[in-house]
Amino acid sequence: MTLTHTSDQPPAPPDNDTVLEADGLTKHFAVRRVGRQAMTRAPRVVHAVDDVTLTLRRGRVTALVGESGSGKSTVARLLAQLYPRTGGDIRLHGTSVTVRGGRRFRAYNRKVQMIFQDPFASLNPVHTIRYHLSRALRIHGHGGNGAAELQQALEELLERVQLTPATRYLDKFPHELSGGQRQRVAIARALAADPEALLADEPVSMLDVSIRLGVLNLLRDLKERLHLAILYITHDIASARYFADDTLVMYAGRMVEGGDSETVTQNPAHPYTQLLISSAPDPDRIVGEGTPDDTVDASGGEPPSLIDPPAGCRFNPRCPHAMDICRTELPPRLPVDGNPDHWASCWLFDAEHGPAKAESAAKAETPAETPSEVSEYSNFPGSDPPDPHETRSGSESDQGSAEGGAR
Ligand SMILES: Nc1ncnc2c1ncn2[C@@H]1O[C@H](COP(=O)(O)OP(=O)(O)OP(=O)(O)O)[C@@H](O)[C@H]1O
Repeated sequence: MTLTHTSDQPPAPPDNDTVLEADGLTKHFAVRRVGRQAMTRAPRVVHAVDDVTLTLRRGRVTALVGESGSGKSTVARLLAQLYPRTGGDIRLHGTSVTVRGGRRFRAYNRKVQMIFQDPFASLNPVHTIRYHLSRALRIHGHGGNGAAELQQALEELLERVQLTPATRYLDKFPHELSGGQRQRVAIARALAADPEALLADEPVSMLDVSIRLGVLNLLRDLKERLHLAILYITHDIASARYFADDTLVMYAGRMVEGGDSETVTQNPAHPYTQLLISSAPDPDRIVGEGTPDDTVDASGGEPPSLIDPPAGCRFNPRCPHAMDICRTELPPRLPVDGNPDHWASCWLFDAEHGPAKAESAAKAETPAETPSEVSEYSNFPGSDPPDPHETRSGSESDQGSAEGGAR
């Protein structure tokens, strides 16, 4: 296999180099007008994503967290160049890139791969795992010369996602695998391109709770061994703390807070992030359901219409601290507690307008419930520094070595 990173090579130290950047990324979807509306109403748009700026770095996981409809998937699809953007810029290694299909898209796609939420839908049920992976290897020029090299590349790919022995899986159909095994195959297919960035859109939310951690550990292992830059999209801020180096929080199409994951989850600054954390689902609810409920309702209120979003801060109608300025002026990114790496788009942190000190004091008196107290991840040994072999042992049930093969 001609992938650049092999497990035999001594790993290069993660260098935090910028791989992929979004700058002022904006996506508005036109609202279809039907019947008489088409004649009488002005065209309207859904403000799905407005002015999103983020950086994905080599060897780091960046979580993008927010409730349903906040624009997370749209950001991922924009970064994957699956949607044309309304505004803003996407840069790969500092070079602005806009591609729509064709050879240039394929070249971009080789560097930036996406993993989708639903491993059931992302693999064609009539084709074997061998077919899916061979096709991906060939498309990206990593199929080798001849059958022997292709077989070697296929086995290496499956071993990389810890489906071993590989030969047990290659001729299976997707329905013969568990959900976790299918998601591992989808990850292997993305790795066939030998990418530098992975855009993982809720990669574990459709999996059984018992196997989510194994797939997250696999992604973390790949990040460390292959130095991938990973965007991890989730509605579950607890898993962001466990898994991501950096966390960005989105609300109603806009970024509201960002910083290293420990700081954002342990010392959330934006009232929306605080709400998200205090509403993190309790373990019983997660364990009881296949698809977690990501509706934040602790304070009452609903996210706003994105066709006609509120002026100023979009969270102001739900915010218990809203001031006049919040209803009229969009808050810029402001440093929190003097930490330049932790920011919030919130007037509370503005020296002129915000009672930041009083706010911090109030927070200290009534600390938000931390994800560690409610997380399905907190009881796992994986909360400690990662062990590259972690997913090979323990109670994992989705990988080959633990389950004894495909279903
Ligand atoms: N193709 C589309 N046409 C029109 N509106 C869209 C389209 N795709 C997304 N939207 C709207 O854009 C907003 C953001 O959607 P998006 O799927 O990006 O949110 P999300 O945070 O990923 O939510 P979820 O977690 O439910 O997938 C939503 O209001 C959604 O209805």
